[in-house]
Amino acid sequence: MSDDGKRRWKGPGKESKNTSGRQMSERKVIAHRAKNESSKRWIERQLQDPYVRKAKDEGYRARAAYKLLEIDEKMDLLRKGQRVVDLGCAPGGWMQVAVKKGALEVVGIDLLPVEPMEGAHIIEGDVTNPEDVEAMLEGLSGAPDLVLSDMAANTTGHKQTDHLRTVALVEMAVAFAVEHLAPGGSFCSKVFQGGATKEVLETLKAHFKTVKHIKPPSSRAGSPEIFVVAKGFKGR
Ligand SMILES: C[S@@+](CC[C@H](N)C(=O)[O-])C[C@H]1O[C@@H](n2cnc3c(N)ncnc32)[C@H](O)[C@@H]1O
Repeated sequence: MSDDGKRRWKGPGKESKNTSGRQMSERKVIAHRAKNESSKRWIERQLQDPYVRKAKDEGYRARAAYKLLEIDEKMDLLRKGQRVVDLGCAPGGWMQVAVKKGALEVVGIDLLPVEPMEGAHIIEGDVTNPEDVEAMLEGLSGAPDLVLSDMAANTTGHKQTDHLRTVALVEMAVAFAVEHLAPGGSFCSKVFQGGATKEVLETLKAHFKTVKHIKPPSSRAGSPEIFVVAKGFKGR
């Protein structure tokens, strides 16, 4: 702007080029700061989290192990001699719990690679891919007695998209359980935002004797996750 308050032409495209260049770099700086701040907060939270320390001391691969232990304490899910399926098993905390509780066979699948574990048959693959699911089931000598799912989709930041992706994973886990569980078997899955959707609940109630929700103490209070536990599979 000139002294007399009027805009002067500064040459072809000069003003807009400079302005957008400055905006871009400011945006980059803000994004960079936000990323650093959130990873700093994440690291601080990890260091202060008693379950992270406990998991390290007790040899569990993930603090998530305590969620299953606490769910089991209340709901009596894990028994000796069971065949157990763990959907979304990385890094393996839930499988460690199942192995420790004396499961006969434990199989797991995850998009991410998982360190091998004695007593567990692990597939790097996608629950939505029937070939990967088949490969996982090859580790079982019979129908599973317990299907676990702690699956969580990577968040996009778009609330509705994230919600739909999570619901799709829960529906996938329920469909898997209904197709494969042995009679009398149990199902436990992470669900979000106050509980399973109406459709999921209806399916579970139609196929299981009891259906309950639980928020284990080790699940962070600020997290929208809760778990649905269905017991006494009645068949397809
Ligand atoms: C919270 S972690 C599971 C932690 C696990 N229960 C434990 O104790 O170590 C959720 C996992 O779900 C997996 N996951 C998400 N979508 C999946 C899919 N379509 N197929 C297989 N795994 C999936 C993610 O890769 C992630 O590792």
